[in-house]
Amino acid sequence: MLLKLLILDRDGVINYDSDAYIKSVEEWIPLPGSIEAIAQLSKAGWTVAVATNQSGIARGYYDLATLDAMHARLRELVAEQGGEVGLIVYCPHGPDEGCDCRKPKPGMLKTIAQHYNVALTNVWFVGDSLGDLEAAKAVDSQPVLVKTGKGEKTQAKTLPVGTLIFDDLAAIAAELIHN
Ligand SMILES: O=P(O)(O)OC[C@@H](O)[C@H]1O[C@@H](OP(=O)(O)O)[C@@H](O)[C@@H](O)[C@@H]1O
Ligand SMILES: [Mg+2]
Ligand SMILES: [Zn+2]
Repeated sequence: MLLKLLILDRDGVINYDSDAYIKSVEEWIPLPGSIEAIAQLSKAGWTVAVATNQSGIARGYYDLATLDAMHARLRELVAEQGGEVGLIVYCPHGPDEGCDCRKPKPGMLKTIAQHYNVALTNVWFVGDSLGDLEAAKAVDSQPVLVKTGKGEKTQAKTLPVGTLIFDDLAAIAAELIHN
């Protein structure tokens, strides 16, 4: 049976983003409907994974324990709604470190696909930044833009051919669950 895998960017898709980075659990605030959307997708048989750039680690704005606490909070909130969050992969590196995992490179998407032993072709990757969409395109996944976070600014840029656009994660969940 083919795994129903959905991969999400974090900041600006699941939680509010900030140009000052999300530096603490207190600053990590879910966007309206995002927790419910993830729980509903999970309960409908979807595996929801996360691929997130976290250069704030390299920049010294917060540490790995804080990042883990944010992700524990995400898992706790989704579990309260009867769902679960799958693998969360993050890139802790800075833009100049030349790593393979920082989006727009697709390293994190490949890690997730290998973890679940599935192909990435046409798997939806939902993001609010152009780098998210480019990472998806690089591995023949389906780039999906949400208008939350930096999404409306991103929408004004030249997007990869075939990018799908939705208002928010709740709209994506409705689309995937009811079609
Ligand atoms: O959207 P995801 O990938 O989950 O996470 C984005 C964050 O890591 C931060 O990424 C930074 O970009 P730089 O890493 O400084 O280029 C900035 O855009 C911040 O506003 C943002 O909070
Ligand atoms: Mg983002
Ligand atoms: Zn990296």
